[in-house]
Amino acid sequence: MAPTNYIHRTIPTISLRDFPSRIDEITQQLVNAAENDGFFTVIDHEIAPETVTRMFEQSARFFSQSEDVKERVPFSPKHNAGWEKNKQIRPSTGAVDQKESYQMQFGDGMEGRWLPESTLPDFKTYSLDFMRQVQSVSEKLLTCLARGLGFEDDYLVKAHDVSRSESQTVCRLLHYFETEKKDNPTGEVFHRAGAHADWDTLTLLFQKPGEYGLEICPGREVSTEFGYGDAWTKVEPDPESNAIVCNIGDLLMSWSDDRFKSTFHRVKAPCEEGDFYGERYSIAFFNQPCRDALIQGPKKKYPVVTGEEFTKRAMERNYRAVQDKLKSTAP
Ligand SMILES: O=C(O)CCC(=O)C(=O)O
Ligand SMILES: [Fe+2]
Repeated sequence: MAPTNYIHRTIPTISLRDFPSRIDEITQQLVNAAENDGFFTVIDHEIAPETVTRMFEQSARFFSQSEDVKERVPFSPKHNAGWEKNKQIRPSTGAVDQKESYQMQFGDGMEGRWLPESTLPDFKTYSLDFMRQVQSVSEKLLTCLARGLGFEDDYLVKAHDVSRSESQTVCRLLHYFETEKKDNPTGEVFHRAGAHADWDTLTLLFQKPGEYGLEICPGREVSTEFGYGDAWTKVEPDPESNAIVCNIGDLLMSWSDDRFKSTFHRVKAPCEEGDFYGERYSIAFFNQPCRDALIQGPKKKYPVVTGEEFTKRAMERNYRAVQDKLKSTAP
């Protein structure tokens, strides 16, 4: 297989400093990034670097538990919460992602899916505190995006109210395994997380210094259905500026009548010169509308759907695409 085609793209950096007085300027920058890039980083967001480090420590603590323990909080597709390992198949690859993940929520979906305090003391408290802080940054971004679309300022914030039991927002801890560095005579490219677009509203991603691997292929430039084989750009962690990497998901794309671009991305498994072979941790915070939120863009390009229907359809579409891919690659 041909080596990955890498190209340079600039990823806009947006500062949230002095948010209340700079909201118009930030809105303009965000709308520009959402329309043209789909990916951007956010700095000066008020989440302390120590808070992020502490959450990564909690994540490592969780994943270091034995499989027997983690299996007590298994992933539930119905609730979109819990732990799973080497299970997620992407339509782009038809193969399982080489990783484990643990999805947490604020609402009902977590019932029975936290490990007991005696097993992992303080984990739940730390995690919920971190999630609330990321929610607060998300709300600033959602305010600007609503304003940019011509909605009331609080329209998207209300639709993503995590204090309601209907909340679907997910914080996903991710752990990719160390990969053996060996000859790759066939040049086969496999994946830690196969190419995909997120189906949420907006994703905020935390990476650890040095643990790179995230690559993007912005939506408008994608020439194959799932971005496989197109031109990629590496998004390296930036510990100096404590940057959060953000991307628009499918939901906001349709909620904006396709004005804002959902963007393909992946975590490539190392196989080429310059790739990262070590164990990798990341944290993705998926802003999802409440189950009963009504989704329709200002120009009404698509019929109204509820947050629950949108998520269900996205999961079904993904499932069908995986089945088709498996059929097409079956021997
Ligand atoms: O681990 C990462 O850097 C990205 C993960 C991701 O894209 C996802 O879980 O949707
Ligand atoms: Fe993603």
